[in-house]
Amino acid sequence: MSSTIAVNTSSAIGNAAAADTNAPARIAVKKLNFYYGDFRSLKDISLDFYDRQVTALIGPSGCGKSTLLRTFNRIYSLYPEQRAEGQILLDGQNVLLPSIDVNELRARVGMVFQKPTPFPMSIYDNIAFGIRLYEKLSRSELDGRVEEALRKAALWDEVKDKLRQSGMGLSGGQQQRLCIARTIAQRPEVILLDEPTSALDPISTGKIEELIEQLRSEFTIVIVTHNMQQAARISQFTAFMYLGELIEFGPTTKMFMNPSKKQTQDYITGRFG
Ligand SMILES: Nc1ncnc2c1ncn2[C@@H]1O[C@H](COP(=O)(O)OP(=O)(O)OP(=O)(O)O)[C@@H](O)[C@H]1O
Repeated sequence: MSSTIAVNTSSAIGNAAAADTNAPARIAVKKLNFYYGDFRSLKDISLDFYDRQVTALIGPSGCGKSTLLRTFNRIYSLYPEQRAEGQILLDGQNVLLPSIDVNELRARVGMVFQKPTPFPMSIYDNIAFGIRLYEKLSRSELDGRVEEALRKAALWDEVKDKLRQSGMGLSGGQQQRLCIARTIAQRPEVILLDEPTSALDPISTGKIEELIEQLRSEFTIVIVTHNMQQAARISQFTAFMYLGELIEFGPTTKMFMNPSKKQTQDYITGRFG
């Protein structure tokens, strides 16, 4: 039904690799509810995130996209008034159980934020910092891991001659790739990206999108984005949320070309009131 495609997303649909509908679920969310104090911001969310696929979370401001993302690595638990109920199974293990070691969880489920957040230290140490926390490596092993992470984040060629300079001296787009390298260096299974390009120019955005496509071969990726073109360009699956509920989930091509729900159609065509 091409008439339902928003004019500004139609050229982007089909750019991403097709959804692998046989991929196993890496994260299975079951009846998830989330509360900020008394306010219930996620309502009975159940959905699967598939291995080595990019899933985009879309929906109007305040619908709960970031809240859902922040449950996967329990980053919310830094705030005592915030709580999640239900199940989030990572490879079958419920990460919401009190017995889960959250530091280990956050190494398995890495997160990159909207604004680049390099540590105030050298480019090298930005990457090495997290590795040193968990592993005792020789100098040459550590050098290898730093190089591997920077290469995977498509940043190595730009920084290999200035590894001892501050990460804060890089451009915004380079800083964001540094943050992605820092996450990769921990060898996570899942990478969460919360509007990772919203502070970047179009060229840096393009580089991050290419990078996401490359990383997909190794990691399960969940991205929150307000940019419908971006969701269409880079994701295999899309989840549309509204007022804390999951309205519709499916392969991105179907969600954009032939959504089942009128609310989804209205949102992606920019007619949402
Ligand atoms: N720290 C907080 N305390 C209380 N309520 C919050 C808090 N953070 C978010 N909320 C509320 O929870 C709901 C979901 O917010 P969330 O930030 O997850 O939405 P979002 O879809 O990511 O929005 P945006 O696209 O604007 O980032 C909103 O109603 C919001 O006001």
